[in-house]
Order: sequence, then C-alpha cells, then structure tokens
Amino acid sequence: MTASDPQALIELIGLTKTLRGQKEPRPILTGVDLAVHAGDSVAILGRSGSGKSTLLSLIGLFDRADGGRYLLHGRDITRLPERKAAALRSAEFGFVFQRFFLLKHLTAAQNVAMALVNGQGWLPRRKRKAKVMAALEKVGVAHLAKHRPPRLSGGEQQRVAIARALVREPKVLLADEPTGALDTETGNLVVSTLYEATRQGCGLILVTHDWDHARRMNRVLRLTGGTLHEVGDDDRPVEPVANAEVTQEFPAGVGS
Ligand SMILES: Nc1ncnc2c1ncn2[C@@H]1O[C@H](COP(=O)(O)OP(=O)(O)OP(=O)(O)O)[C@@H](O)[C@H]1O
Repeated sequence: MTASDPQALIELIGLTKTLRGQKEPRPILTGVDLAVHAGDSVAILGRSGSGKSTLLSLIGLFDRADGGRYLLHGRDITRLPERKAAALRSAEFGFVFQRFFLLKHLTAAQNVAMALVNGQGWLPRRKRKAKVMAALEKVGVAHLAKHRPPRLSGGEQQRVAIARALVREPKVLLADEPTGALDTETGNLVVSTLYEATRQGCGLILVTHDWDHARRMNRVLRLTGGTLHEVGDDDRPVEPVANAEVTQEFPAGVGS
C-alpha cells in the first residue's frame, strides 16, 4: 500500500474506532482523514466526548484503530505490535497533557532528563546535560533548571513539561488541552511555546477548547460526528454577548 501524500509525516485515511465492552458498541471515530507535514500546526476542536483524546491516543500509538489506515513517514503502521509501537512512540512523538505530570522531588532539569534516560539509552552525562539545558532554553525556562515543581507556577511547569517532550527531538508534538489548567495569559504563552517548536520542523497537533488558541495554528479542524472538518473563517465565533452566561467558548457548531 502506498501513501496518497508521500510528503506527510502522518497520514490518516478513513480511521475508525468503536468502543466495545458496553451493551452496544459505540462508534467514536467513523472515518478520520488527516495529513500532517513537518512544520504543520493543526488545532482540533470538538465538543466534550467527541473523541479528540481518543484520536490523539491513536496517533500517539497508545491505542489502535479498528479500521482505516495510519501511515507514518509513508509506512503503514495501522497494525503495529505493541513492542514496535512503544519504540516508535518514544522516537517520533512528544506528549503534552493538561496535567503536567512532573515528578515533585526532582528539579526541572532532572524531570527533563528523565525523558532521555527512559527513551534514548545511555548518553554521556555532559551530552545529556547539554540537551536538557537546550530544551529548557528553547521554552524559556533555563533559569529555573534547578527549581523543583512545587516552586514553579503552572505555566512554568507546563513549559518544563514541553521541554521534556522536546528533548528527544520528536517529529510530532501531541498536546491534549495543554492550557486547560492555566489562565488565559499563561495559556497564550504555552501555545506560543508549542507553536515555536513547529518553526524548527516539528509537527504539532493541539487539542483545545479555546478558539483563540486554535486560530493561532496553521489549520483548525473540528471533530464532529466522528470525522474531522475544516473550520473556515466563516465559522469563527461571534463576539461574546456582554453579561450573558457563557457555558461554552464557542457558539453552536464551531467548537462541537
Ligand atoms: N476507556 C474508555 N471506556 C469507555 N468509554 C470511553 C473510554 N475512553 C473514552 N470513552 C468515551 O469515548 C468518548 C470520547 O472520549 P474522548 O475522551 O476521546 O473525548 P474528548 O473529545 O477528548 O472529550 P473531552 O473534551 O471531554 O476531553 C466519550 O464518550 C468517552 O466517555
């Protein structure tokens, strides 16, 4: 089988996923098509429960699709056994989550170094330290290298988590609501940090509920009915009504 877009880092063709183990099988993804190239930034919006995290976990090889095809660098990895998936996961992907998952008793630098220890075999100490500091530098928190997470703000912790994702030089960053626990200003900084990584050729898939963050990506897609749809300028949310009780960040149809 050949890729329809040989330049793509990631190509998903008609990917499907149905949840089983319940009374009725429940289709979550019904035919997802997506191509991500080096340096691409893609935002995925969608109503809660629409399947955004499920899709990211398929892309990040934490789970497998039931149908369709998944090509990585043009190679079909739809049915990869777990051992090979684990190796690809650490070689190809960086993950950033809403919760930072930093180890409290380790410094920022040690947290980042953990990704190297776990993923890249043995590296000489000096080389490891240089990589860690370069990653912290890239996200603007090198000066906090010796601080432990409890002494860092939420935004600083998330940037350390991004450094941890970047230190292995992933081809694609997968970010699942990375600003969900942050205030708007800090969230903006974190999104800028992620976007900056794409300038160095990394692909970025950002799952978010925040239209303002989404629109800073090159492409905005909406997951609805189990498939991805382009969100065009016409779909932009209107200005929020003053004093209205806002329960969603988007008007119907945009963020769902
Ligand atoms: N392990 C699981 N077992 C049962 N149901 C699950 C499981 N994982 C996800 N689901 C269900 O699948 C659907 C999609 O979940 P998913 O977390 O992918 O949605 P989401 O769009 O990321 O939601 P949110 O924006 O709230 O994070 C939801 O209805 C969820 O309840």
